[in-house]
Amino acid sequence: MGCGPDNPHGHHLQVRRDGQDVVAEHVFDERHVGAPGIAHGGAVATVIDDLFGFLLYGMGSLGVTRSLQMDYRAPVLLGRNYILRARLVERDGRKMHTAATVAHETNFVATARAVFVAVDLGHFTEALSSADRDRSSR
Ligand SMILES: CCCCCCCCCCCCCC(=O)SCCNC(=O)CCNC(=O)[C@H](O)C(C)(C)COP(=O)(O)OP(=O)(O)OC[C@H]1O[C@@H](n2cnc3c(N)ncnc32)[C@H](O)[C@@H]1OP(=O)(O)O
Repeated sequence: MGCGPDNPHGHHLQVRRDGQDVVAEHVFDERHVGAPGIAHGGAVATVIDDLFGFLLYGMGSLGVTRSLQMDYRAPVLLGRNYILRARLVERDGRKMHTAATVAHETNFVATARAVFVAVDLGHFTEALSSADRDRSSR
């Protein structure tokens, strides 16, 4: 949904490092519409969540979102280029506190904070096996 190239409904996010931060440019389009002309808040949260995923992956940590808090300060408009930026605020054991901004030029239209919890590879492989079992029992 966030970055994979094969999902036609995905955001195809392309992320780069900038010092300790990760940064992406993103344009929301009609697939992400909420109110006319405005990106759905869930779509904005999706790209921020994914950006955090990149941040942690780049640090060599596998982590999943435990909580995500969005602050929508102004409408995120379709067809407009936004700069998304994320950083690690603090690491406390398995918990990674992260923060992000969504900006157009010098205007911050949304900010976010999240708690990610470090997991091992088993978290993903077990979920895959459970999904496979559910599919084959249908
Ligand atoms: C095949 C491999 C592929 C890999 C691909 C990677 C791609 C990634 C793509 C990314 C895509 C984008 C990203 C996505 O979409 S990630 C997908 C959406 N997220 C999930 O599916 C996560 C679902 N949740 C869980 O699996 C479990 O709850 C986890 C694993 C997160 C924790 O369950 P677990 O039982 O293990 O741990 P715990 O409950 O003891 O908690 C642990 C610690 O956290 C503290 N805590 C809890 N809540 C909060 C809170 N709100 N504020 C502050 N702290 C909080 C808690 O007190 C404790 O602290 P401490 O007592 O230890 O000090």
